[in-house]
Amino acid sequence: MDIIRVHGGRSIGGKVHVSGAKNSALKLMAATLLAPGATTLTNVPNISDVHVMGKVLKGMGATIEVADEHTLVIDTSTVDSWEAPYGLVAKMRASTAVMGPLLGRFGRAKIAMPGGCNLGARKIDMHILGLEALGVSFDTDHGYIYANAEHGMTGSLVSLEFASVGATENLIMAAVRANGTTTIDNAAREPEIVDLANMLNEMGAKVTGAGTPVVTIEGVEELHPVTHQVIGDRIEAGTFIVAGALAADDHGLEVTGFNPHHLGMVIKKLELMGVRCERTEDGLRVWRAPHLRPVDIQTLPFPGFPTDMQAQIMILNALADGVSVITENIFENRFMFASELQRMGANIRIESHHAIVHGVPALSGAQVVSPDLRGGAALVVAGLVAEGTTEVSAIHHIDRGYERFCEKLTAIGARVERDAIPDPEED
Ligand SMILES: CC(=O)N[C@H]1[C@@H](OP(=O)(O)OP(=O)(O)OC[C@H]2O[C@@H](n3ccc(=O)[nH]c3=O)[C@H](O)[C@@H]2O)O[C@H](CO)[C@@H](O)[C@@H]1O
Ligand SMILES: C=C(OP(=O)(O)O)C(=O)O
Repeated sequence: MDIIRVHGGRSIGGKVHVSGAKNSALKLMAATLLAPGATTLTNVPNISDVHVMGKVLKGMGATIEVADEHTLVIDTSTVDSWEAPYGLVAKMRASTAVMGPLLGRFGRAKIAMPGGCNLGARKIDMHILGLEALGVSFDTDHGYIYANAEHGMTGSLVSLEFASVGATENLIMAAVRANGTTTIDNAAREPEIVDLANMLNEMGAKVTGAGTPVVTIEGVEELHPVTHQVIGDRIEAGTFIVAGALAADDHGLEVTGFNPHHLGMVIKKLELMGVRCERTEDGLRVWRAPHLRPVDIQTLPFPGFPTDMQAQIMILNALADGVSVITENIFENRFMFASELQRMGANIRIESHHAIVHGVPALSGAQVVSPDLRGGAALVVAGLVAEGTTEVSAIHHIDRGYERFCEKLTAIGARVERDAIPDPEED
């Protein structure tokens, strides 16, 4: 069992470069199924979720060459199975992103039904309803969804009830091979969807409007392999920016490798809190805020405030001079981080999907458990300014989405160690 131990009170500074975006890389890997042959993805983050998606593709018969740490050559010409098995879907829900590409290329898919997770129920009903509108039929049996479009898919108008990222992506990846034109109304607008549409268009697809609420896809006969660079991870960037707002020295911390436009609402809220942020050539420089103002936050689909930054911003609210309210609108169960932060001295009350945060003067180091990916990373960041030592366990959550998190923090001056400790359950 590994833990991360953080010794609080050290200033950080210099430059940190973020990896490629997890939420883009996973979908781009799935999309390689649409183009038989070898697609090269560069700037792929070396994180456990990418390893899981690699296993999903290999299980179907794809070959993956790791050309260098961040470059994958994925050859899907040998794929001869259409299944995402339970063991892998249970490990990573984003495995369901192979459904659209499998339907597009083979007209069939067998996907383990994802259960709930520690963020909530996380249904995929909108994926299914949208694909049904394209003519896909569905059966469920023994925990698996069988999707069938062997007689082809027909373009259609799909109006999403909610701008779901995953549903928008699965629909785009199926519709690129449907007959005729598909229009997705109320599509999600996240930058990762634009990255996916860009790669599909490089492959020969005809997708327009990605990044707006109306995406139009004209089906094509075939797609071809390409070389594509994954965009930088805006959430990893946001996590380091919050670390800088808490602990950067007088020269500031520069966070590079991402597009600051992808973090517009986060930067706006940080500035309202009193955090100084300045654009640089390849990212953003941030300075420690001597006094933090409380600012209300509500999570919303892009371009609103991202739910994946909710835990990190909560640290700043917890140390602000006054009371603020954080409202979580995307996931029904994403406040587990708050109880861990309370163990570090924060004063937070949860009322339904609101967190009422009363600022305290300081946090104190404690033993805490990562509740999920972003909550785990946020606990490490909180440890940077807590008095004494913070020990964060269940860090496999952090490994899902942060490449070399401890090394990157150490390189900017933090005192952070990763240690194997004996499992208390074992004698
Ligand atoms: C791998 C990946 O890209 N993950 C991101 C993606 O997740 P994901 O694609 O799962 O997020 P969605 O936008 O689909 O989900 C948002 C909300 O809609 C609900 N829902 C979704 C689909 C559906 O068919 N039915 C339904 O009820 C979900 O339970 C959730 O409460 O977008 C989220 C919202 O920005 C991010 O937090 C995740 O980091
Ligand atoms: C919620 C997240 O990811 P996933 O959808 O893969 O659980 C996340 O990246 O914060």
